[in-house]
Amino acid sequence: MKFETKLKLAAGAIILVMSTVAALPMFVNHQVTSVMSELRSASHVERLQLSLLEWLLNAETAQRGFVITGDERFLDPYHAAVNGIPATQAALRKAMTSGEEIARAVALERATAAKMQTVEWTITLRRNQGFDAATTLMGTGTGKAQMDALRNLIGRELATYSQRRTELSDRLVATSNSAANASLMATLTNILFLGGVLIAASRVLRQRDAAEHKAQAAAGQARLTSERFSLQNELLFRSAELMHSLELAQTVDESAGVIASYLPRLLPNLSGSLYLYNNSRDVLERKAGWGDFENEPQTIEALDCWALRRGSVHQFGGDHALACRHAGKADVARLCLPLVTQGEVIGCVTVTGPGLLRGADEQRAWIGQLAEQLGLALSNVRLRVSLRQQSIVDPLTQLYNRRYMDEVLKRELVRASRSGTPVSVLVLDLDHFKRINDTFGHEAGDAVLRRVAQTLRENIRSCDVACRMGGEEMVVLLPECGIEHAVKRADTIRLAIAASEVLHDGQRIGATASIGVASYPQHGADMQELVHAADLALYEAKHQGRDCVRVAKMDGAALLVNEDAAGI
Ligand SMILES: Nc1nc2c(ncn2[C@@H]2O[C@H](COP(=O)(O)OP(=O)(O)OP(=O)(O)O)[C@@H](O)[C@H]2O)c(=O)[nH]1
Repeated sequence: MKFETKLKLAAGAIILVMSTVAALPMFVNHQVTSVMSELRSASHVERLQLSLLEWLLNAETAQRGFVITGDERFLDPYHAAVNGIPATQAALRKAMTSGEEIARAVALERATAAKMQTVEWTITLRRNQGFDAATTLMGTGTGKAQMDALRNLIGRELATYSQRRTELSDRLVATSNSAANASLMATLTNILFLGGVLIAASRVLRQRDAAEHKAQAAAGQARLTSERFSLQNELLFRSAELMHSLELAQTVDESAGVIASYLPRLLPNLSGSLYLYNNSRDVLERKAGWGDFENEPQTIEALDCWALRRGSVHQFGGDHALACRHAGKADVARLCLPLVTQGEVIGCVTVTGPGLLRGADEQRAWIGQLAEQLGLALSNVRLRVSLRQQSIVDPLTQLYNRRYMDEVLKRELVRASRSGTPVSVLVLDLDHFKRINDTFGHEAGDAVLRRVAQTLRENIRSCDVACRMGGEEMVVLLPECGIEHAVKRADTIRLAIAASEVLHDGQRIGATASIGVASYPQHGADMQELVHAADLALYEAKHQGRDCVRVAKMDGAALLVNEDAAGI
């Protein structure tokens, strides 16, 4: 049933009950009115009877005065009584209701008529026959007896009506009290009823208010939940995006940059830093930071961080009072999360901000998950970097291998053709290396190869790439380097190799190298042509006595340059 229909039914019931209760005093009041009417009627009869008695007494007094004096003026009250008695009797008859009352009234009328007859006779005798005749009649006592009888009759009537009036008065008092009580009861009942109705109505309204409040609270909760869900979705989407970007990262540094660009959105209103282990230095270096991270140290030692010591999340702030030694601002709430993968700690994320204290269990859990994912992703990056490193680095000399050289040379030639800058290639081969192996053993030969590789690394720029092509042949790529500088570089390398020695089994082993040089664009338009030109130059160097540098010729033949390299 609808709420409005219920309200209408309740209002109808209320009106019915209140009308009924209000009618009760009206009914009792009606009884009071009827008793009062009866009382008025009894008083009226009493007054009429007293009036009748008065008329009779006046008539007798007038008769006595006239008899004594013979003066007609004494008869005025008699005449008034003769006129007044019929009207009084008529009123009395009218006031009688029961048959018994009417019978008594008739008896009274007869007695009155007899008395008035006697009075009339006495007056007539006095008038016609004089005082004595009248007094003789009076002396018979008839008139007195009649008057006494009338007095008794009227007296009884008066007593009857007086008693009746008393009874009616008592009834009136009782009925009035009942009426007052009924009114009071009705009023109280209605007040109570109305009070009850008001309480019920206010309860209904309160319930309705409470229901509305509940509905509003539920709507608010639903809105908050939906906002939270959309925020969570957004965060999940962003973190998935971050993980995907990390899959594409080629180096750990690149992945750190990716993380730094995503974390401000994934951890809004918080600051933080990403630290990764630098195995060679045995410290953690800050690779990325976001928010207010300027006061955070550039490096931290594992022993300074409780999270790294324990291998689990460490919290500072609020109830957690143990601060890490590396903590910048000691008063800021902080989370340190180790980046662990396969039991190995590879780094650490520190997150700071007052938001971490305010009932942020959910947020802390989210940061924990994120750190776990970051640890995994970074570990994958490291693995990829390591695999790639293995696939492009020669394990003996730690120089890049032929595959990598092909890759880089192709790339550099494309860049050079776009920018119009030169690229040079040095092809280097150790002289009589077989002899070293044969004389000192294969291990000694390996040591010489490692030493030469080290010499190469020490004598090239950071943008140059030294590779081992196989055996004792090596190539150095010199991007943005023309032929003149390439020759000079080649000669520097040649001299450095000739000057270095390897100490093996107490023996000093030296080596020399022959180097062929070719440059893009003059000695070749692509990789094959360029390397081939440098190979030819190397062949020329070997052919012309070794431990020298030769430059490729335009026509493909080699040119001696180690003695007059500056003249090229
Ligand atoms: N120890 C060692 N020797 C190697 C390695 N790779 C190739 N060799 C040796 O290097 C020698 C190359 O000899 P050759 O090609 O005859 O050339 P060479 O003796 O250097 O003479 P020229 O090049 O003409 O000066 C061979 O004996 C190979 O066995 C290596 O990884 N380690």
